[in-house]
Amino acid sequence: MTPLFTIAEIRAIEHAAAQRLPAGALMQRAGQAGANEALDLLPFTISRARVLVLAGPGNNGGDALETAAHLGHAGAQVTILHLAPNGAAAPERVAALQRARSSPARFADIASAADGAALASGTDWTLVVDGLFGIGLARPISGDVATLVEAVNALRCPIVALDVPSGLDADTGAIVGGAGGVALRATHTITFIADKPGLHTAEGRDHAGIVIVSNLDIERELFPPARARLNDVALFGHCARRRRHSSHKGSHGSVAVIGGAPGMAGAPILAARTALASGAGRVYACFIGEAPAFDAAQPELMCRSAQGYDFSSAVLVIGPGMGSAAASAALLGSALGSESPAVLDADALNLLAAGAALRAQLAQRGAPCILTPHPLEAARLLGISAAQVQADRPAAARALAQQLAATVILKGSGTLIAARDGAIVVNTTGNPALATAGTGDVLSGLCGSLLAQGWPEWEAALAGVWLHGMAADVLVTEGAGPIGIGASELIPAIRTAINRLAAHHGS
Ligand SMILES: NC(=O)C1=CN([C@@H]2O[C@H](COP(=O)(O)OP(=O)(O)OC[C@H]3O[C@@H](n4cnc5c(N)ncnc54)[C@H](OP(=O)(O)O)[C@@H]3O)[C@@H](O)[C@H]2O)[C@H](O)CC1
Ligand SMILES: [K+]
Repeated sequence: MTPLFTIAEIRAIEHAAAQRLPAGALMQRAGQAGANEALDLLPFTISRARVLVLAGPGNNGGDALETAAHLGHAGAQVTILHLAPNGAAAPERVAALQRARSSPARFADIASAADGAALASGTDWTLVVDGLFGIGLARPISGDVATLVEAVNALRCPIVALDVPSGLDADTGAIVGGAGGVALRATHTITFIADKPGLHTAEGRDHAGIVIVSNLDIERELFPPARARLNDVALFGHCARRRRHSSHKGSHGSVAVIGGAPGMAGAPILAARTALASGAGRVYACFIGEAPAFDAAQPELMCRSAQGYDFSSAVLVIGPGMGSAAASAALLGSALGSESPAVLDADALNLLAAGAALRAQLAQRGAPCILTPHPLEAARLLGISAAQVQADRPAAARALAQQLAATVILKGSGTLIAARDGAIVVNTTGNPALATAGTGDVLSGLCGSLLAQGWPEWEAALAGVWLHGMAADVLVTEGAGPIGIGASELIPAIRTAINRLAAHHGS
């Protein structure tokens, strides 16, 4: 259950550790860790390896200089692209520069980062080490340095980022400077002291690659309690239940999916089929528009009109294809008036964003409630833009969970699950196959099904997101995607994943 720490928390840990260590010890340990990771990726005949080490003007650059010295002594052909500090450098960086100069590594004779870009493009490198910027990047990478980053991004060799891929915000996973900035795309990131949320959400997964954590042998007591962590079966697996012989359909709860305005009947069907396949005992698909007599592909579903449905009789999944007409808002109000556990998705969230009275009703409920917004739905609920949500996903998810007194699943690359108390979990499963129509309906049906089977709200959200992503990962592993996977294909894969979860981790 990997803890995640913010830049501020990392700085505090670093400061506390440095008080107990000789000057520069942490940077030397970081350099050793960087070199070990690079050596794992180099060919056995290391003398043939051509390694380009990018050393930036700050202490991330100091880590890179230490790394370069180790790789040079190990026999690799190391070329250092050194961007000298603008002013006085930290003493540990000065010492690192000394060690690099007295190692077999050679310094490229460049007048500017633009020359460095040409050097990066002009050689068949075995591996690149990115020590341009780490957690100290304070402004967008621009000019010649941006040209260098783009040249490195065009390379096809492994790229090991030290601490953070240069240009990526370690707290949010956004690119520093947004569209005005650039970030290096690493194949591997060795991050120091502790893992960071920005490596796993927003642009993080596309830029950090495989993340390895090196705690630099800092004592555990110097780490504060983590407010964020990576999702993990250990956080929810204990809630999975193996089926007893002496059970019946009433033993596994009921789910009612409320939605399906005219022309949008597919959404509640997807959610309802998922609820059934993930273990709910009875599933109703309640349509705002005309209800089909039955679902030919899944006749087990019970199709009903949403008007007149008794909302107190099942766990509610409200929103798939609901539309935003007045009748839908009235139905949402009735549903929120019940004390049934509820999952709110899609148009239910848009109606909530537009209706203060509905938000007040939600805040008064005592029953478990999970919201599943994508960034635009989150933006509407927060009254900001989707770009602002994506610029700081952890903050947006926390704000929604606290304002609406619910567990919030903020979907996207590195989906975030936020609790009312501010705790954040970053999901680790899933892939671009999920970026297609209907996958949100599938997720909401899955979360509703777990609530109906007695899962606590928090664990239902964690497991729902994890299983949803795992199903997509399994389909891609089997060669079926990610291009072209349809939401309904996730459903049998979710059923397989939840049975494996119950078999291996359940009770
Ligand atoms: N201190 C330690 O014991 C350890 C540090 N670790 C490593 O240190 C970095 C953080 O180092 P820091 O010096 O705080 O910051 P960075 O190296 O990430 O970069 C900041 C320097 O870069 C300059 N800068 C900032 N933005 C730009 C830009 N857009 N273009 C050019 N230059 C930029 C900045 O100069 P300013 O003018 O902004 O002051 C700094 O010179 C951390 O990530 C670790 O890698 C070890 O991990 C642990 C020990
Ligand atoms: K870096």
